Amino acid sequence: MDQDAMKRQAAEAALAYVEGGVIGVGTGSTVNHFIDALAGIKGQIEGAVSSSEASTERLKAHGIPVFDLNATGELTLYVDGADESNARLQLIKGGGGALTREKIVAAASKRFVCIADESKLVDVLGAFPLPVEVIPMARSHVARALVELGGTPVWRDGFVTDNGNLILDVHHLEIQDPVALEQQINAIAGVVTVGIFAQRPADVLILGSAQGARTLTVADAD
Ligand SMILES: O=C(CO)[C@H](O)[C@H](O)COP(=O)(O)O
Repeated sequence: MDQDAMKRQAAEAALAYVEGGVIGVGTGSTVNHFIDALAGIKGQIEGAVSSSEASTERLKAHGIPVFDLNATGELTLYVDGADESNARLQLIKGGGGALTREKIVAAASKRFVCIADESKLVDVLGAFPLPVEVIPMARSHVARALVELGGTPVWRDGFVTDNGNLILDVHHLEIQDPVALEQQINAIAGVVTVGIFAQRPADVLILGSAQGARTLTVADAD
């Protein structure tokens, strides 16, 4: 089974968590499979809150209404992918550059179901370059601060986020304490969002694999 088929398997398994109402929807190739699957049961939901222009477009193409988060109140469910997850369901996200809106929708949701292929589960976060969304005028300042923290930031040249900002991808970080590093990087002036989701980890991780979809929760790590 190839990686894309594993992503689709995880995405389809996430439908079991949909209980109606308005669903928070993330961004990326795994989420694209989820949106396509959600279209099959769209009569059972009111619509979605989207974390990116790309997902909004796909949802609308399927005829799924997209709402402003300011109009919905707290969401019951958020479904999104990840670039890496550890066993505590702390994540690196932002490979697609949508990390800020993803973090907002995750924070505004009671339950966060993360969907991925099994290669995304790691012992220690950081092999995937950590995305950091930065206000354009602060790019060099933030890059110097990230070097001080032991990383090697690389500007994702030519990429502009949906919020009009830039992304620095930080290489060579071994993230032993995700909560502490999330707080430290968020505190650098000019940082909008760091792609560590540790203060608000996922609640459920569904991993597609050749053996079938596997579901993990934080309790499994204890
Ligand atoms: O954080 C993200 C986008 O900002 C994605 O969820 C992450 O990059 C995983 O993407 P994919 O499902 O394509 O592997």
